[in-house]
Amino acid sequence: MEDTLTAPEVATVTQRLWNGAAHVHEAILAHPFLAGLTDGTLPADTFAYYLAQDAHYLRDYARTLAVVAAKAPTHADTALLARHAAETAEVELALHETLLPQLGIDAAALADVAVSPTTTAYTSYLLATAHGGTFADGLAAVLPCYWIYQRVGQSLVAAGSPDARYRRWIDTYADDAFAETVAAVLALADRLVVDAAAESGMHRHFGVTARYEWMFWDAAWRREGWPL
Ligand SMILES: Cc1ncc(C[n+]2csc(CCO)c2C)c(N)n1
Repeated sequence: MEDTLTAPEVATVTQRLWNGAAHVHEAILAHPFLAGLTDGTLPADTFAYYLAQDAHYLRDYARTLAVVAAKAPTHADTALLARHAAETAEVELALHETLLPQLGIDAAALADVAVSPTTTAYTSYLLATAHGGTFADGLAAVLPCYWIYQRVGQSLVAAGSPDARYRRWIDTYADDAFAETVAAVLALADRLVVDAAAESGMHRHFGVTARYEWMFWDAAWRREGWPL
């Protein structure tokens, strides 16, 4: 009996999800956009493009979280995710409101920036998965957004940036309060009881949105637009 008590812990669902997409995280850390943030060479226009796309992204991400919240199995889980949906609108948009004037961008002009192909694809996938899938599907799709940004913030904070605007961005995600937010949502995911079929769906969604996270930075780096 003692053996079962002292047996090494089996990886949790979120650990398995992370392991399946660890290579994407590595590729993100190696992306020139992030190197440009820490050495300060990222062109301000490229960062402005990223923020404009992110404003579009955040609107739909908040909607996605609200839909996932509505499908949560417990009242506590609904409350947590609904709170995060509200905080996305507040915290993230506050970051934008500070940075946009510092970049010389009029917040009102932001709405005129066309939603890029990658932003359209990523947000469409989030909304479709939240609306059409189970709670576990929707949750798996929203996790990389939280988790990858926290890891990126942690990785970049030591290097910092000579540019105060980029430091402000890095500090937001390296913050302890943000780490608690991410820990809460991962703990929620690890309380779910999922069978093998449900977990395989979660891996698929997590893998897709993790790759969209890389693509989001890459699209900003290329200042992606529609070919037609
Ligand atoms: C493309 C993209 N991916 C992730 C984030 C980070 N983020 C957006 S909403 C949210 C959850 C709670 O606020 C987090 C961590 C971002 N800004 N843009």
